[in-house]
Amino acid sequence: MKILTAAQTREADAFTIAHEPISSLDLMERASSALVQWLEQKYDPAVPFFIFCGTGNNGGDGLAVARLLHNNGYDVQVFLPETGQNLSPDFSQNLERLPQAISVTRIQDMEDLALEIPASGVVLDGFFGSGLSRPLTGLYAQLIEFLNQQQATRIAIDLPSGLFADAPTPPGSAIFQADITLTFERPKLAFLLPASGAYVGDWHVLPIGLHEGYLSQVESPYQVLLPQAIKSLLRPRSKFSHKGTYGHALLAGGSYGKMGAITMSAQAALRAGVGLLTVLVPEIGYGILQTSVPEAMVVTDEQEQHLTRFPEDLTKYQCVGIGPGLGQAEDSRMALEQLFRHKLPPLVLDADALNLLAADRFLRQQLPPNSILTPHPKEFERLTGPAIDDFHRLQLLQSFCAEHSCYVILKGAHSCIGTPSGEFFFNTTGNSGMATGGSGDVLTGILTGLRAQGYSPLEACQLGVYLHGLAGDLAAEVEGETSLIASDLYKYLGAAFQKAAK
Ligand SMILES: NC(=O)C1=CN([C@@H]2O[C@H](COP(=O)(O)OP(=O)(O)OC[C@H]3O[C@@H](n4cnc5c(N)ncnc54)[C@H](O)[C@@H]3O)[C@@H](O)[C@H]2O)[C@H](O)CC1
Ligand SMILES: [K+]
Repeated sequence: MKILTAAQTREADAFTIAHEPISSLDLMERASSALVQWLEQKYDPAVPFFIFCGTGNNGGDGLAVARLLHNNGYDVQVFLPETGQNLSPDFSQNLERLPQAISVTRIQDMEDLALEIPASGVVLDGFFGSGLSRPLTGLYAQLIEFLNQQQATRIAIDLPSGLFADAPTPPGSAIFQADITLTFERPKLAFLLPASGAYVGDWHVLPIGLHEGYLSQVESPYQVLLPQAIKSLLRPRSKFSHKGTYGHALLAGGSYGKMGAITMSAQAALRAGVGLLTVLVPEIGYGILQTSVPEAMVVTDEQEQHLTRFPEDLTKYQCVGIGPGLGQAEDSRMALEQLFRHKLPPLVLDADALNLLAADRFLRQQLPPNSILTPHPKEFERLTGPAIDDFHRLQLLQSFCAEHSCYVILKGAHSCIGTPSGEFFFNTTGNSGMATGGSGDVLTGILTGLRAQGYSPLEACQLGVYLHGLAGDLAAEVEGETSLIASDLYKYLGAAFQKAAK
């Protein structure tokens, strides 16, 4: 699903008004009805609503919600800061339509707000949405500071006021700290990035019927991965297939004290459906791998504690995953350098393989095209140099993928896949229980297993991050987020495949 910028959202709005056709006021009514429907499913009429409105269309939504909730028997109070701003026509219309019985408090300064908001109440933020053009100051900033201190549930309409939808918000700006954000039609880019996403809380997308004629044509490099698209990527296994049908993968890594990493990658590659798996480990790993992953074949390096060379000919493998537990010994780096000189099957590079790449510019230049790299932000910035903010990091991601013709999975709460052609795909599965050692090793195994089965690099990245996160979500339902450990991820991978295929 494409993500739109604030400017594109305005275009979608205008296109819908012109081509459906529908009046702008009726479109606002449709958006507000979608909000009310969501709110009424979650809260009963005993819950008091405190609705704060700016003077634009975000405020207009707030007023329409106030009327609709009131008409359905809810206890609603409206608060309007008076800063002399222009009123949008739809705001004015909705102010006229507001039933007399609803209490409206006009606020010129904070002293006008003698207000106790009970913890059981809901605060609705309708100050600003996609029309925000500069950071909030003055009365709006003061009101947001006040609301952010309240115990009541804070819900943002469309996006938290003070947050830019698709650009960095200057540090220190006043931003509504939402527990929940109910956004129209499409998630906003800011929701998916760590610094801005922290203000958004749980977000839900409410369809408001923006025109398909616009949505299907509009170009956006940003997409979110949703279940339908993932389902269409999954290839069913055929009845007359054999293990050769599903590829032979090689996973290379492990070192003294880090054999768990490569062991978990191996488990994950097998659970991802690879036909055959060979694991290359230092001598010390032989017994560990043969015992803990009996399904895998094991070859060892003559060095006891870390890898120092790769087999000359890797062309019998359909994918090679390198990195989990590898360590950063100088002779391991030399082995990688040696490896990159040969004709290679598709590569997946993680962890210490990325650190070795970061430390060696020459090695980076040799990176085989179509490789998949899976850094977390720190590993990524070792490869590219520091990012000023999350948006700059996306620019770095775009130029790195283009320069090296590779796919990078920038790991995070919404892991982001960067592609050589400049697209970004954000994942929507996963939870904070997955912030635990070994999670990334499992992802490497899944990607290696998928790639060996013949999925393209983009398909493998999309399926890999989505299924990895889904396995985490299914595991968390049973184990809880706190107790989730990386080995749960491959244990629940089968259930994730099944759910994704439904
Ligand atoms: N297509 C849709 O998704 C629909 C969205 N709706 C809602 O409309 C808002 C966007 O409304 P808009 O009037 O364009 O902007 P805002 O209400 O966000 O802002 C109003 C106005 O305020 C001025 N302004 C900007 N920044 C500041 C600032 N820092 N301080 C003071 N004033 C500021 C500027 O002139 C803005 O234009 C969207 O979020 C939805 O909630 C529709 O209801 C339905 C269709
Ligand atoms: K808002």
